[in-house]
Amino acid sequence: ASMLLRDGGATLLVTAGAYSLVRAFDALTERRLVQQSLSRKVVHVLSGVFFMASWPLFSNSTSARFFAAVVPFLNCVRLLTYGLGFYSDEALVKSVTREGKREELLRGPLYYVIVLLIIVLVFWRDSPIGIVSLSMMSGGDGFADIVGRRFGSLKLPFNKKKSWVGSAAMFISGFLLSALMLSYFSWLGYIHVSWDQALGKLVLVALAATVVECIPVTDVVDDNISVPLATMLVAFLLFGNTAN
Ligand SMILES: C/C(=C\COP(=O)(O)O)CCC[C@H](C)CCC[C@H](C)CCCC(C)C
Ligand SMILES: Nc1ccn([C@@H]2O[C@H](COP(=O)(O)OP(=O)(O)O)[C@@H](O)[C@H]2O)c(=O)n1
Repeated sequence: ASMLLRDGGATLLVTAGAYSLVRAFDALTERRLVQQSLSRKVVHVLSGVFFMASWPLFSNSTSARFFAAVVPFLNCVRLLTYGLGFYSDEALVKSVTREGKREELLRGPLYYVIVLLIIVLVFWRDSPIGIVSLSMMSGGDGFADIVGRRFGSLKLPFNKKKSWVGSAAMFISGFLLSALMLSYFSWLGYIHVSWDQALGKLVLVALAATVVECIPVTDVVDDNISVPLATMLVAFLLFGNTAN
């Protein structure tokens, strides 16, 4: 019963956290303190990182991951109902879309939240694969856009929409955030990491994620699907389901 209470409480807290994060950036965008495009990217980075960081709040029971999954699930429903126009939520649209059109909620943000849902259910905090995939999608891809949009004048020869510095930012931030989150979960005792091998493997995983993010396939498949999928595949091949 205490575990149910703890998991229920954690679910409410993290749901409130997600709502507050979006509201906060709506207020900042509203007051022109943050540009709309930057707001989306910062929410893109923070929601993934804070969500992962909140996982230890949940108990060690086997049903804990299902409680944690409620948060992305609710946001999935929220994005669908507002994206399809059943209701309107200016705050949500302003803080997570490029041009402020509600239909945009059904692309990047929706894919992102579905990936969070899958990662929580399939990998949770017991495997490095989910941790690394989420780090690459939220940290790596998020910083690629923040840095690339601002400093990315030298475009990639094979993809004029992306730049060298954006891809470098993706590699570096994806690698660092993955290492940080693996340390976090190993320090809390959820996974064991053999760092002598793990760092080398992380370099390869970050490289794969960066390559996938910068090739033009992103016109067909959204980054929020291609980057985590590629990361899961390479991380699975290199790490298996343990962190050694
Ligand atoms: C802005 C987002 C994606 C944009 O993707 P892209 O088009 O730039 O590639 C992310 C959408 C965020 C969503 C509305 C809220 C997700 C909250 C998350 C499930 C839980 C966060 C909890 C934490 C405590 C803040
Ligand atoms: N590797 C990369 C990735 C993004 N970027 C920059 O970030 C922009 C992509 O931002 P976006 O918000 O349209 O991307 P998504 O929302 O599709 O993730 C590109 O237009 C580039 O200016 C870059 O320069 N290099």
